[in-house]
Amino acid sequence: TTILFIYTDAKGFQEKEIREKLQAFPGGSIDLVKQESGIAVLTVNNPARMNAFSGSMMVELEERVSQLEEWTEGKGLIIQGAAGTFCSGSDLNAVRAISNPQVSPQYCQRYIQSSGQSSTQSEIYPTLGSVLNVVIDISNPQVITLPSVVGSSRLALPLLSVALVEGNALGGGAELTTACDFRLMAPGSVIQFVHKHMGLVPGWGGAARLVRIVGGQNALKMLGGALKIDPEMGLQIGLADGVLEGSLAGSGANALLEAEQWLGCYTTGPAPVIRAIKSVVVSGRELPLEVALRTERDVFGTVWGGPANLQALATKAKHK
Ligand SMILES: C[C@@H](C(=O)O)C(=O)SCCNC(=O)CCNC(=O)[C@H](O)C(C)(C)COP(=O)(O)OP(=O)(O)OC[C@H]1O[C@@H](n2cnc3c(N)ncnc32)[C@H](O)[C@@H]1OP(=O)(O)O
Repeated sequence: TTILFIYTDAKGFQEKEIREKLQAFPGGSIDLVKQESGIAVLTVNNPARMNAFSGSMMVELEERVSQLEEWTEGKGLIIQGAAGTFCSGSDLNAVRAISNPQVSPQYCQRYIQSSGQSSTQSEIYPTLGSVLNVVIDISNPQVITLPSVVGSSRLALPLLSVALVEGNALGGGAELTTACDFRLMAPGSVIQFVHKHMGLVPGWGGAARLVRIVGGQNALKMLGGALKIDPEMGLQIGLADGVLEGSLAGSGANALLEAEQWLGCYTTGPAPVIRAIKSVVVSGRELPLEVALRTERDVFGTVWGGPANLQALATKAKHK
């Protein structure tokens, strides 16, 4: 939460104030189950609205991510949507209420009151936009605390994360998939940045992350054409890291089981080692080389001579 304060101060918000504003748009939940296997499952749960993000869900997302940060035995994270579909982005009811006070004076009234000032309509939308931005950014499921060299800046969770995409991932939902390390797509699923059709561009970091995943050319096509990316196209451009078997997909439990098996290939092993792997790769990707090299040396120091290392040396492991 220290970081939250630094970040929000820069934006002129206080944590409490943000929470209150977001709580004025209730509905749905973000559910977290931490499993013995070291893989946690985070469910975006608002099926009546195709798992759209209400304000209170944003607050919950931040809370769940904080819980994951404290989970030292954790190795992996699966983000899924409830009831066989991923997430349809912002809750359009809330967005409409803010954009047009006539639709729901109640929403806006509460919003204006909680912001402690009377705002004109044109001031309200960008303000809420920044609120959503702040919450999503600090709730980025790749938030990690890197070693001392880079202070306590949060870059990513030390977990290997996968977005399990069934049904639709639209708008902000498509952005959420890019905040994971990997994307698995079920047969018939679609990832679509519909922002252009909404008169928008991504604002939750989805464009910057998309460019890193599929490259600038593909990102331009996806955003410019608001393209519907199916599993085949997803694999082709590197957006999807795998496609679920048809036979198993369709039933939520089986899709989740398949995703757990897929992720298990990468999370098998001791937690400190898996977490260190995530750290060195994220710092290598996101930090200037000099800082990344220092970070790598520090992370190396956390596993060198550690239990897993000593055990491997003692058993004279052969990698045949
Ligand atoms: C740009 C970004 C941002 O703000 O930064 C955003 O995320 S903007 C949001 C981008 N997302 C969207 O534009 C999604 C628009 N929705 C759709 O295209 C469609 O609903 C699909 C998601 C493809 C599902 O179609 P399908 O025919 O299967 O079901 P449906 O349309 O009857 O949807 C079931 C119920 O979920 C609601 N619903 C769906 N998406 C919603 C959303 N984002 N916010 C609020 N409610 C939503 C529908 O209004 C409907 O409610 P009722 O049963 O009460 O009628």
